[in-house]
Amino acid sequence: QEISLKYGADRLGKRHDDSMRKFRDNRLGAFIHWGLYAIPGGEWNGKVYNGAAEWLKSWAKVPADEWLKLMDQWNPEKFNAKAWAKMAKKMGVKYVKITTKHHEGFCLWPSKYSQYTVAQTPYKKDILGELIKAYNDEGIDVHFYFSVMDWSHPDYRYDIKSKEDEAAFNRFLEFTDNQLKELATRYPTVKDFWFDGTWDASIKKNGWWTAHVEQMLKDMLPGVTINSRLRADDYGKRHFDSNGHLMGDYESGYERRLPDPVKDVKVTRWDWEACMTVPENQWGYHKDWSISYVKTPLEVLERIVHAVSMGGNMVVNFGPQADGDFRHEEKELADAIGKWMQEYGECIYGCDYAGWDKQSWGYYTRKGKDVYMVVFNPPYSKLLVVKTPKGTKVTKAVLLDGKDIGVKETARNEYNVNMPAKAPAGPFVIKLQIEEDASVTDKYR
Ligand SMILES: C[C@@H]1N[C@@H](c2cn(-c3ccccc3)nn2)[C@H](O)[C@@H]1O
Repeated sequence: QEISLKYGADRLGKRHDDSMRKFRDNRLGAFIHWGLYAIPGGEWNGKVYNGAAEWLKSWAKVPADEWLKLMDQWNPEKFNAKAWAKMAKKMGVKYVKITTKHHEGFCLWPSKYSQYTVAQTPYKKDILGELIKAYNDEGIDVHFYFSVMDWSHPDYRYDIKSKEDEAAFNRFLEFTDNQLKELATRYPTVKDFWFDGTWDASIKKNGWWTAHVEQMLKDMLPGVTINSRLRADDYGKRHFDSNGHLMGDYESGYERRLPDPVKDVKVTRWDWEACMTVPENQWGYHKDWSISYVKTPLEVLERIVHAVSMGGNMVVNFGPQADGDFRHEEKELADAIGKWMQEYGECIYGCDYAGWDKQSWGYYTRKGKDVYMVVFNPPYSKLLVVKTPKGTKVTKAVLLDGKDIGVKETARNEYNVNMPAKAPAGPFVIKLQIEEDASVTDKYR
């Protein structure tokens, strides 16, 4: 029995309009976390902090006014928006999510509502504007990351415990509305807003405001997508409302983790987007990546395929240096992923959950009648086991160059697909031709 909500989900089920279809078909994105935190890079007063570098202000307990003095050093002399866009193009990402403003409050655009923006730094120019033009010119969509929590603003409140808190926070919400309207007005080609910093009690007590922001942006930018993390309902319930319905247009809870391919198949019922860091937990630039495990390009690739195999998007994080260049690990990663996408990207772009049982050799993805096998773990048997749903037959198995590698039925709805004679040097893709006939007779009876 559902309860009535004023600020719960305003839609049931997936969106199927062109804008959401493009969001979904993009599948692979990149995150850009760039802000004042890139200057200290995890070190403060001679001490290196192992926590996330974009949270250094918090770990080192730096007062806002002292932290924001970093603006005097913001002058990325190696920054070249066109070079960033070329790197993204080569990696094969179809969209880039940019931190317009992270928790620190520093704005990459010349906001007229804040004194802490690029306009007040030696760099002066509109970095966000330069980036949007460069990415869009490469045919890459731009999404905005926006942190509601703002450590630079005196009216931000973690909770509302008094009339003063309420008055201050209402001023803060109006300030935030103004910045969001400014972003939507100045950069109308933006396709998505990804809200963060929305976990505090102050926001959960203002679910109405989160519903208003979603509606305001959709009125200003028809088709724009909004992540579930913005949203709290009448009772402060986040992401899924008190009736269990997803709010926003896609679930954005998979941060540095992924749904289990067997236990969490329920996620295939809604749209979702995961995001991941290359080190264990660094979004902003950290000078010392030896403090945690750094994922190899193959480990990043597997997470990308894993997400798409369960009907989700994956956003891989980059934390540019203060000088506007990228560290060599991130350049090498973009290059490696791009090479793989060049050869095998058809199993990612526009693909979705196949609905077949996960097998140990890797992941399935599907696009229309085509089912792809993405092989990460080739078996010693050289036989790739495929189990199809009732009424589905596999009629052919080919490599993407069309070469038939052979498939043999071994039992009802079970097949062995051969490994290619010459096992590829890395993860590779097999394309299956299938016939789906619900009325198939049971030949093994
Ligand atoms: C997308 C990622 N989200 C931000 C984040 C938020 N949190 C966090 C930390 C403590 C409590 C609740 C949330 N940790 N990281 C990171 O700084 C990065 O922006």
